[in-house]
Amino acid sequence: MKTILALIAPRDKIIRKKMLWGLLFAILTALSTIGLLCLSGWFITATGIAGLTIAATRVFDVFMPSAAIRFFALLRTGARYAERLVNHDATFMQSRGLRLQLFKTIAQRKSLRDLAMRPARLLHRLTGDIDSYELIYLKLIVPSIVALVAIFTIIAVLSSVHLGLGLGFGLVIFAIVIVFSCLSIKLDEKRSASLAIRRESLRTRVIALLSGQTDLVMNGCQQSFTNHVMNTEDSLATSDVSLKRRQLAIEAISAFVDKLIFVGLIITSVLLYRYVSISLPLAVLSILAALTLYDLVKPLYQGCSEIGRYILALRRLSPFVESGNTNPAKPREELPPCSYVAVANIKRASYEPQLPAVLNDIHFTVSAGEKIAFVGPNGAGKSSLISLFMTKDMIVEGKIAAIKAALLEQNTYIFRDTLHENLKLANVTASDEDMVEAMERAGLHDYLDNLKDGLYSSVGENQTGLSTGQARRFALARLFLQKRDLWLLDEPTENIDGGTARDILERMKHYGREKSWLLVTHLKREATCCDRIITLDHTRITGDYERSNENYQRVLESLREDNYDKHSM
Ligand SMILES: Nc1ncnc2c1ncn2[C@@H]1O[C@H](COP(=O)(O)OP(=O)(O)OP(=O)(O)O)[C@@H](O)[C@H]1O
Repeated sequence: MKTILALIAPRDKIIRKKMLWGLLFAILTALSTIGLLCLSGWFITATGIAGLTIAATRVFDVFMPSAAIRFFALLRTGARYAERLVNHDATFMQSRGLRLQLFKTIAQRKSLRDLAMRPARLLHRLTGDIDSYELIYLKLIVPSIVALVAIFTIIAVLSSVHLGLGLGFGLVIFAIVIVFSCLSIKLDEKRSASLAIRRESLRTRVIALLSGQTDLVMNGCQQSFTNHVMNTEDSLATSDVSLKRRQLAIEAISAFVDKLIFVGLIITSVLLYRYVSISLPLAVLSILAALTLYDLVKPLYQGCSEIGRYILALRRLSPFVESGNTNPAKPREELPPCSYVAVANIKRASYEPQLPAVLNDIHFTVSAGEKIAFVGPNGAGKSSLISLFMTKDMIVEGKIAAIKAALLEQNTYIFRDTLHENLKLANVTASDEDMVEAMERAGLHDYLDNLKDGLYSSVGENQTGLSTGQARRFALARLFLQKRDLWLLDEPTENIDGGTARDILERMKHYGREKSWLLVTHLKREATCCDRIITLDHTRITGDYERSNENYQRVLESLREDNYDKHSM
């Protein structure tokens, strides 16, 4: 509850100020609407009565009231414009703050892992939930306050004409507004929340349908999955229509009740005019004051009917805000000047305090220019070990330090942007010449030459437009651009055909001959590039062999051959 309140109430002083101004402008719009109608009603009636006698026509001042009517009209237009401007600006500022907070939380290790499993969920938090969040202030908070102020103002106007009329009207209106607001909440709370959930599930399924096309076609279930998506879409549309119908029904009933009250007010005013002798212009003024009320209260009913969606959005966003104070992964601290480029003295390392250790008793040093291959069965801890030289992303007992390193992972993400922007990620200060050189060194000169816009050509999301081999070479170009003396290489040529793999390895050997390598591998062709092999099993080092050691050859022989070569030979 505390977090939900913190989400609604802006912490930023400027936003708070803007919201307050926005609210004042919204109230001013409502008050000027009431003023405009009251005065118009009074003026039309008073002019009509004055027109009955010549003497009255002479003394009746038409200028002041008409000027006041014009004033209210201008005030209403100006206040409405200012209200939209200020309120929307304030809500955008607030939701921008929330988006930043979300990104900060998402950038943390734990959230990243959760979200990597459910990217559609992240998409929905950043779009659907934030959209609903933006509307809470605009569609619920502002209309509620404006409706309250309008009701009290109209009660005050009617009471000034006749106290009993004002109080009676107030009682009836309060009862009606409470009944219709509660009715809107009660009837639609669950439905509007379930609509939001269905929208998310539709998005998730559409994303799954698009990204899993190949597997669906191969397994012959593309049609059934498509039908599944269509059914979700149909049920979403049905719920949407039924929600809109309900909202319309409530609107129609409340409009009908409003008209009944209006008729009641006309009859009461006529009776008061007749028997209590209030003036006719004042009687018309009170009727027209009440006429404004429905339009000022209607937005409140609409906001109430969407309350389920708002509460759901607040509930789903609040965990991101709660956990927003921890820090994202930090880079590993640099090794102080010494004869090594990396040192590991790890007693124990794990991803979370409560999770089992993924590394135990790991001790080794890396000299400048040394190339070490880490081999071992799946899950032994090889990738976790080399990633430790890059970030402080794990809980480590012991010491681990290294000079600044560059990482080449098995899967490289290529963003939907130009090649230039994608390469800039590796080195922001790199010039176009540096980038072209890195591409050439990685063996992409032909590819680059064939592109009309060269470095400024666009690539699709996650390497669309590049073959697997080209994407690997692109990752290599990024590695070259980083100009780091320590390379962390995680299965650099896995899933690549033998010819391309050998070419990539040759290029790495040539341009990385003076670099130190920490290379994770299952392949003989990769391990053979290294002078030293460290074997790992079940989180521990089980062997450490130089090339001259006979066990080096034994371990090498146990690694996977280049199957592609065998088949193609
Ligand atoms: N981000 C993570 N969060 C929690 N546990 C993880 C994470 N990454 C890996 N692990 C766990 O750490 C252990 C070691 O994984 P790691 O990827 O380092 O093994 P590996 O030796 O590189 O395996 P492979 O050869 O299959 O790549 C595994 O049990 C794995 O489940």
